[in-house]
Amino acid sequence: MVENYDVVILGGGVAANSLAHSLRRQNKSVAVVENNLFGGTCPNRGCDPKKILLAGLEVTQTVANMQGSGISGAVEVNWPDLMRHKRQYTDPISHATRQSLNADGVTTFHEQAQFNAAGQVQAGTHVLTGDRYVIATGQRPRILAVDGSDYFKTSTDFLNLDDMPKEVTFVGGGYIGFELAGIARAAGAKVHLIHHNRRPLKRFDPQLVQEKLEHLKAQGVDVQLDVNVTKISKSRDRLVITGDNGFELSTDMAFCTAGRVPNVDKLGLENVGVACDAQGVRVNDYLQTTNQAIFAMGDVVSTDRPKLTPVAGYEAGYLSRLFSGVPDKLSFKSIPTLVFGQPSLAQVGLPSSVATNNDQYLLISNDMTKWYSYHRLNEPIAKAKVVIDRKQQTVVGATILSNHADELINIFTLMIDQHMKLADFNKEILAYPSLASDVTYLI
Ligand SMILES: Cc1cc2nc3c(=O)[nH]c(=O)nc-3n(C[C@H](O)[C@H](O)[C@H](O)COP(=O)(O)OP(=O)(O)OC[C@H]3O[C@@H](n4cnc5c(N)ncnc54)[C@H](O)[C@@H]3O)c2cc1C
Ligand SMILES: NC(=O)c1ccc[n+]([C@@H]2O[C@H](COP(=O)([O-])OP(=O)(O)OC[C@H]3O[C@@H](n4cnc5c(N)ncnc54)[C@H](O)[C@@H]3O)[C@@H](O)[C@H]2O)c1
Repeated sequence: MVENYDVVILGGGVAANSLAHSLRRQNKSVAVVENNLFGGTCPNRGCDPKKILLAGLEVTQTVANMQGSGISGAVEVNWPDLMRHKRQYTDPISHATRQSLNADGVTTFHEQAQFNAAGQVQAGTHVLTGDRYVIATGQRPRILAVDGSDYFKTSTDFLNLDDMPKEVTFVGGGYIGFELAGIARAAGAKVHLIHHNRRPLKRFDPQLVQEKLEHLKAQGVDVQLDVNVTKISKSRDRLVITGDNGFELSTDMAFCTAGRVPNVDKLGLENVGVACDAQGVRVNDYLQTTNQAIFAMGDVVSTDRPKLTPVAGYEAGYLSRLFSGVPDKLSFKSIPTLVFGQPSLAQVGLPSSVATNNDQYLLISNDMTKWYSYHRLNEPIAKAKVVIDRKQQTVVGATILSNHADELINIFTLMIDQHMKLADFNKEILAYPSLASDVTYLI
């Protein structure tokens, strides 16, 4: 029997969840088809579990930084306990997410979703049709096509490790490689991070990336730049990673952190004329695919935008408005992005490089390491680069390297998006001493 809905959503992650609840508020009938864990990547195998495990790095580093400044005695990460702490949060997520959808009147299917030859969505034995369809199937870890690639583990495996191996290697110096390397090191593993060129974290300010790299090395991570991995093989119970120019490294476990690929295969997109490229599903300014009844949102969309949870949520909000009859094109304000760690590296708006040889902009660089906020916990580095539009007297970009960059960057995001004049910011009375009250000295 064919079941008809106003909207059928393929995938049950961050974006799907948000859109489904929002459409129910418009009284639309909605079906969500998820083949793995409801809630998707972020709460099950992405942002949230990662940040819980990051607590190990934060606590051990903070204690290490404070030795001789009022704190004595080292602490260490107990990985199985930390993992249990993580699982207390993640284990109930999928069930609770599905229950919440059902309680809101959303019909859910725990099945692989695929467009069949008739253009309907096949979900196991169920056949679903919709006035509209939304593809929200996200991405999965990319596994480099090297000899022995089956030995690679992924970020999902890392975030679920029962025991931390003695020696681990990450291949790929992006967000995930940096974040997981810091977590593994704090948990006591010997850690290698291999990157194929000299520009890891290439979206970020090169000077501050270099400083972050130095800190990762100082924490004991072995960073290998310009190494192109060609092979992984097993030697007894260890792995041997081989690269160009005679590179060889022995390790207990190797994680491929060289990017993610969109989940567009196995969706039967050829049956419905939906075009894709290597970055994902191609969409127009309305998130509409090359089939006008089919939309796409979140990580699966082909776009240059950073693929992040708040971006996926924003796109879900956009489609909800579009489906309620608001015909605006999709547009974005600033998208802050950050690599968590000790320190974290965060960026929003225009990069500091725009101010080079350009009179329109003023670059204000500050080393905040000795400032009260950072002295308090003996933080080893705190730097900020803020780009000001001289004529408008507004902030247009910021990059922060500090343990609190995640919070500080949001303040700059608000200033940029609200086009807040520097003078107006300085009229605000902000709680003191706090990161927000420091901003006065950064602009
Ligand atoms: C390790 C890691 C750390 C991250 N950290 C951060 C962070 O700190 N901050 C941040 O903003 N972002 C972070 N991200 C990115 C963030 O998780 C994603 O941007 C976000 O989850 C995208 O949401 P989505 O709904 O588009 O896709 P997803 O959440 O991936 O959901 C897609 C869903 O579709 C399902 N699916 C796929 N194919 C099918 C099919 N054929 N049928 C049915 N279901 C299907 C999948 O199982 C999945 O549940 C991180 C990602 C990873 C991997
Ligand atoms: N804090 C956050 O917001 C956060 C954290 C994790 C992930 N994410 C999201 O997940 C996405 C995926 O993260 P990611 O780290 O997997 O991807 P990424 O694109 O950030 O990094 C992948 C890195 O691997 C490198 N690489 C590519 N081929 C390689 C090779 N052959 N050998 C060695 N290195 C190679 C790339 O140059 C790149 O630097 C991010 O783009 C981001 O959108 C966000």
